[in-house]
Amino acid sequence: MASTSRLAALAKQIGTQTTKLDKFFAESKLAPPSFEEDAPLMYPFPPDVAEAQEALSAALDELWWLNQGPIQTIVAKSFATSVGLKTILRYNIQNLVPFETGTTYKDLSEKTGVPEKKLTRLLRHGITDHFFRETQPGHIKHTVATKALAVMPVLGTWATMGMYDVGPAKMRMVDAVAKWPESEEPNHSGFQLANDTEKTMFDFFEEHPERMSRFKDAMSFLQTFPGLEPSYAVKAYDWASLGKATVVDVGGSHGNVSIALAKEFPDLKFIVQDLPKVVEDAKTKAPADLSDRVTFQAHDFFKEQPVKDADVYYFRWILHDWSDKYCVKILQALIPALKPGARLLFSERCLEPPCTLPLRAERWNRDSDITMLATSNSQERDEDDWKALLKAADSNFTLEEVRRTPGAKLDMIVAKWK
Ligand SMILES: C[S@@+](CC[C@H](N)C(=O)[O-])C[C@H]1O[C@@H](n2cnc3c(N)ncnc32)[C@H](O)[C@@H]1O
Repeated sequence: MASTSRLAALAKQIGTQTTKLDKFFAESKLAPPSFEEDAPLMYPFPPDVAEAQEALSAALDELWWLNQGPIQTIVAKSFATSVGLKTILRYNIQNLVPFETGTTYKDLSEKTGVPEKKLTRLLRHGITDHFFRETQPGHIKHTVATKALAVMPVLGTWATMGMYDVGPAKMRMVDAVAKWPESEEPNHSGFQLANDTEKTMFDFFEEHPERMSRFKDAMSFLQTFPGLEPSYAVKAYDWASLGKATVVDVGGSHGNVSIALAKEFPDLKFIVQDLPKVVEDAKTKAPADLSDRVTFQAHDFFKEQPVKDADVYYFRWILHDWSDKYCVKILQALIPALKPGARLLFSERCLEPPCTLPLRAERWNRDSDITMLATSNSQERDEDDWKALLKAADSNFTLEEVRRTPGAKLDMIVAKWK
């Protein structure tokens, strides 16, 4: 038997990593994390401190589990709901509680119309997660978390999408797998069961503009997550090596990534394609000074590619929205346009092989994959999946390399048309 238990080893690891973080707080003169209302919302960690923070989180995860043991962990996970957060967002309570002074349950009950006793019970559940704090019986004040919801409305949008769109779809996902085990159709997922619809999530959102708008805002917020900013696409590939070249950004939405790339690489021209409605809006928002090198075109990527002989066809975050059956159609629609040596670049996850990542990092991968399965019956892919997909579309597609950029949450999968 080991002389030191795993608990003790983890506690030591926690001590070591905490010391590194503390040193950063002291040297940068930033207040260390706390629940106080005026605590910093984020820290500009340099890469080595970000690594220490991640190692600390991994050790805490494992210690939390081991310390509780299997039975309490299963019980805790099965009860893991965000009742408090849902209550706050449903009634906009983050904006009803004044900063610093706080307010009473009674006042909030009058403002929301929720009976005081029930509201108190709902909010007290949230307080166990540090969503508000009760400073004296009946009186609550902000914590840094509820203040974050008030000052960053998009954070609430993100959380609301999670609770009303993604969460319920995940809850019904296993039922969807049982109902449609072999299906590759995008309308055979947990989302349809949770919303009692036969429409795909996007078609359903078209009929519910408030949910579409919430989804779009949440997706824009996602683009600001560390490692997902368009600047990572700039670092993810040797774009300068293309020389004077044309890049077709298929499903490029408002062209944020093409615009970032065009600013960095003056020899590159971009044609951003998306559905007509998106393109119409994108054209009105595009920067005028790049209008000769970033243009927009309405195109359905299931139809034949209209831009012939481009050097690169770039897809960012497109193929993970679709099952293999539909990805094959998207890739085959390119073939009539491809010149020999044309490159296909995919900014997507290339999942690491199983048993190679720490479980915490693996969880991010698995969460992304399961979200895709739950909402669109689609998936994230590993290298073998990417190879198989390209081969299924045409044996002239070959996977050249997978580039991983430190800190990036998307990889660059590089393929070539022979
Ligand atoms: C997840 S978003 C990715 C957007 C962009 N590439 C990015 O990384 O920010 C998927 C995009 O595909 C577009 N899209 C969906 N179906 C499409 C189709 N059939 N043809 C062209 N674009 C489509 C959507 O409008 C949306 O802009």
